[in-house]
Amino acid sequence: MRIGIGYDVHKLVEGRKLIVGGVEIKHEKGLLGHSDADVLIHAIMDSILGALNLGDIGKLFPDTDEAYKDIDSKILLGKIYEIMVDEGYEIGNLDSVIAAERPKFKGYIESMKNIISDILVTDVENISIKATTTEKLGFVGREEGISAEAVVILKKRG
Ligand SMILES: Nc1ccn([C@@H]2O[C@H](COP(=O)(O)O)[C@@H](O)[C@H]2O)c(=O)n1
Ligand SMILES: C[C@@]1(CO)OP(=O)(O)OP(=O)(O)OC[C@H]1O
Repeated sequence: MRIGIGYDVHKLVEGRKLIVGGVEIKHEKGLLGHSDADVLIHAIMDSILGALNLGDIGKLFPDTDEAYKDIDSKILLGKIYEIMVDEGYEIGNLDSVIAAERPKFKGYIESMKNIISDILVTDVENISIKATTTEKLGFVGREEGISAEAVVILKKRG
């Protein structure tokens, strides 16, 4: 078994869609990035790469490469899944947390879990996604950005 962690932050700006966990969320602002800026999927990808000791998403998918401009992060997660399988691993379980003052994510969590478990070809019970505010403290509390953290355990494929 191998364990990995991932962390990501993206800035909230006007004129962008808010996409988190592969789901488009109704909000007056969205996250800024070279890709679709899906902060949760980025943290999850980095946790898997960390468990495999293969670096991070910036190394695999440079933000200077036009191929990744506005790319749907679900596509990138699919590439990470293929790398994990090539390395001989599968998801044991994954836990994650999104930190955002607004909007409320509660109503979107089940859809996110279904999308992510489908891409990672694992039972939805193996994927945990939670949300928290930071009680109005810091950059998250000021609604300047959203952060996400993920921890994963990978198992050798049987
Ligand atoms: N963006 C968010 C933040 C929180 N939630 C849900 O609300 C609960 C209470 O949050 P606190 O930060 O006040 O502890 C939290 O446990 C989440 O269920 C949310 O959906 N979206
Ligand atoms: C996902 C990538 C793809 O170019 O771009 P960004 O959306 O800027 O996201 P970041 O979390 O900064 O990771 C870097 C890149 O891998």
